[in-house]
Amino acid sequence: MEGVWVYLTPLLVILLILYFWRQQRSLRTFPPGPLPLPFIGSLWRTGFGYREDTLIKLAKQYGNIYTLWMANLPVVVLSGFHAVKEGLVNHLEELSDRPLTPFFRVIGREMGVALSNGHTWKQQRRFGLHSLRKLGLGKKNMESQIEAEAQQLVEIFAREKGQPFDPSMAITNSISNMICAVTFGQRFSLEDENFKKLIEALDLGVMAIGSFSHALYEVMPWLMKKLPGLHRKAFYASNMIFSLAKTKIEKHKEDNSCHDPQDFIDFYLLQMEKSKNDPDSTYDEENLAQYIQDLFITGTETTATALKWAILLLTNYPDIQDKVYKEIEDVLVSSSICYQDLKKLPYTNAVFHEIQRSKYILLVGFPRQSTKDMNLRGFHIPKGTIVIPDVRSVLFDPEQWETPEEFNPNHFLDKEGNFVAREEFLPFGAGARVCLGEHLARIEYFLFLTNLLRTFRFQLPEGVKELNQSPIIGITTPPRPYQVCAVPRHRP
Ligand code: HEM
Repeated sequence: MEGVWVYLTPLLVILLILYFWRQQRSLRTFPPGPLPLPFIGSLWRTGFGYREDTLIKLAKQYGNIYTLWMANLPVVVLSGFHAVKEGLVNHLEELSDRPLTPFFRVIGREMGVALSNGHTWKQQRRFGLHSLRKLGLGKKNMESQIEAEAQQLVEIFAREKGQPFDPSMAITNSISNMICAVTFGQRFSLEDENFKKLIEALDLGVMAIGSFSHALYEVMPWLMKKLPGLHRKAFYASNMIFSLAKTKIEKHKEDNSCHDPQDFIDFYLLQMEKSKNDPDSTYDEENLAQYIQDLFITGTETTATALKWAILLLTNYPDIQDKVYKEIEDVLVSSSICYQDLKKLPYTNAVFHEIQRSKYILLVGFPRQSTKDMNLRGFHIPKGTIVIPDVRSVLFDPEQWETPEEFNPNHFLDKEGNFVAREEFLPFGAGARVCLGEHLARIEYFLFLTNLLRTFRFQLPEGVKELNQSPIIGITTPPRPYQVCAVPRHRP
């Protein structure tokens, strides 16, 4: 046995030296960053005790464009408003791909819109923008669906009769119902078993992204395929949502409803029919099922988390909540609200923006990949490099915001109290792959919150001094479970 080690030890040393030598050579071609170690890369600098500001702190040390190594994979991070804007807007084409790593290939099947690239993505994205607009986003009919859903949420909250309760599940249910309405024209009740399964699947998917077993899958997919772990649960969840989407597509085909399109599936089936003789068409049922999965994953957790933070912060800042309520009551005379009303409510608008800025719901942003060799602020970034636009760092950029760490609605108000739209407010990303559902999310956010605030005053349960404002750290950053009292307002 000892004899084996005599040969193995020098071999291992040579391999380690070769590894270091190769890595040192690659290091020179990428922007600076923490020294990568064999196998774990820069994980020693980020992996243990990850916090909301981990990447922001790294930028202070290494500059606004730096490299982190995930094992032997370089990931370039863009930090702060100027670097992110330059990458996503000035290099629109070069950073228009998503990295299709082994894990994301399984989840996204290289189809649909969020995890596809090239011709498929371009065609699907164009279609998505067009049909969401046609479905009436921003127009009265879609708004009335959102308003109806917001009223349902008001009724659910009212059942609690001002007693402490956790609003989380009801909010998720309402938001996911909006995606259901958009995609297949149906809603679930809070008690529906299918809804519960769907939410479980979404939670599993979100939990798995960025987990240790996800990281291992990226490095050793051949091995991890056979081992249990969160990655396998995420694949199961993805298959579940995909199958649900297929069932809904079948039902729409049976009903032959696409000639009077009412929802996304109808529009898509019509498009498939129109382009059946086009050899370049990527419109098919597989892409459609994936598209529905994409809309669920990107559209539910995000908006629901934003609303959960809003209720939490407004409870912790009762003076701000009361000021918002007063403005809404003074300005809006009609009992029904529409998105355009936001323009008449500068203070409310500023508060709603500030909540989304100060409690950003994604840990960073969605990754991109360079489609060709590029030069970014003097750094060479080779084709195929994964690039993370750190959106959080933009929303906390000390050069752009007066008090980035504080909840301060004045960030969006001028001296006269007018609302000021800020270029640095980029929670939905920017450039070619900017959030497809931004408009829907903005309408939902406004109508849900305004309807809730008109009906209830959100208060701390007796004996509670403040709700915990530190988030759970994952790929999204939701608040910790909390209880709140929705005390009915007695409006004149
Ligand atoms: C508060 C709510 C939301 C936030 C903060 C948010 C944020 C984002 C961000 C940061 C991206 C990546 C953009 C980039 O790469 O530059 C994104 C992409 C995306 N979002 Fe949203 N989002 C929200 C709601 C929604 C909703 C409601 C939907 C669906 C109806 C949606 C659908 C999508 C899709 C499909 C993509 C991928 C687009 C592509 O790759 O072309 N999002 N979102």
